[in-house]
Amino acid sequence: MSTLSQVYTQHPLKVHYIIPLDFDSVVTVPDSHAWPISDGFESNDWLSIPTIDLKDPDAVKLIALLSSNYQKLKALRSPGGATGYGLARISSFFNKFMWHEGFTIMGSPLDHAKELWPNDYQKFWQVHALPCTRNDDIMEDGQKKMEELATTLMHKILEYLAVSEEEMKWLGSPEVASTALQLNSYPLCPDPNRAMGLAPHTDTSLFTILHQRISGLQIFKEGVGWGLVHPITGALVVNVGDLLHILSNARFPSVLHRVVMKETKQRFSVAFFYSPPVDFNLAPLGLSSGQIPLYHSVSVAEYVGRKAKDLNKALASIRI
Ligand SMILES: O=C(O)CCC(=O)C(=O)O
Ligand SMILES: [Fe+2]
Repeated sequence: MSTLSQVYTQHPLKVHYIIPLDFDSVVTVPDSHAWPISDGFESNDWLSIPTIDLKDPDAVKLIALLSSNYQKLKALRSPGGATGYGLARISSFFNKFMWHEGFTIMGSPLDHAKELWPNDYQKFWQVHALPCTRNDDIMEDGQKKMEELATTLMHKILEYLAVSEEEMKWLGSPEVASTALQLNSYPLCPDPNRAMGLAPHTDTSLFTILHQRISGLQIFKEGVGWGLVHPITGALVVNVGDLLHILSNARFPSVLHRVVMKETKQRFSVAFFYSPPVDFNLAPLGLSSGQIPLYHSVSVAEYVGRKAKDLNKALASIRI
């Protein structure tokens, strides 16, 4: 079976080079990175986002907060191959560059980190402040914790959707899920209102678990427009992605999000993308009688291909 990394390699980034601007060396925003002033760039409005405590016995009910009325996030990116440092994967769909550099990891973060920082690799999780214990296996432990959290969340979502776990056999072996970790950096910007941290997109994943400490993340709400998602100490943001949108027959809509340059500090975020194995076929499930499926069945690999071809039309392309 192929891996997520192999599937992405089949759909490389279509830009001439993948190296971001040397942000430290610029004092003005170059034309290549100057975006037209957009609605909401200057807005300091916060959107109210529901918070769920997964230990709460009522967590399954609270999962309803993730569905239609409230929206969360999604995304995807990487350089020419599937992994490593470079421009956001979505860069090829926009004619301006973003005020962003990123590092994508698929597979073992420990192997990536050892390659990059042979002497310092254990600091990686500490720097990025993800849940972990302090032992020699800190990297694998961090990855495992994220996988456990994602699996718990997935079980609760399936329960809420009344989807039998029989339909998701892969969930029984968490290590077969396709996961990717994206480290994002948004350097200080001399003219924040002309720059775009990360352009509007929805994530391809089932959902993305996002860690942010500094504001800048905005989501788009129909009838409201763009609003900031307040960082909450000790909480992670869950962005619903396109694959869950399909699986839930749009009961959990994937949400358009972007990053704007808000604070006079460099911003970092860590996104953990969680998807089924690449050969898994997704179709709307848990429909009650009379409910009509809105989407054709599609494999994860095929959907990644559709998204690589046309970022914003992938969902519409499988609409029944
Ligand atoms: O930096 C953020 O808050 C959002 C990152 C994101 O949307 C992504 O990595 O897909
Ligand atoms: Fe995203």
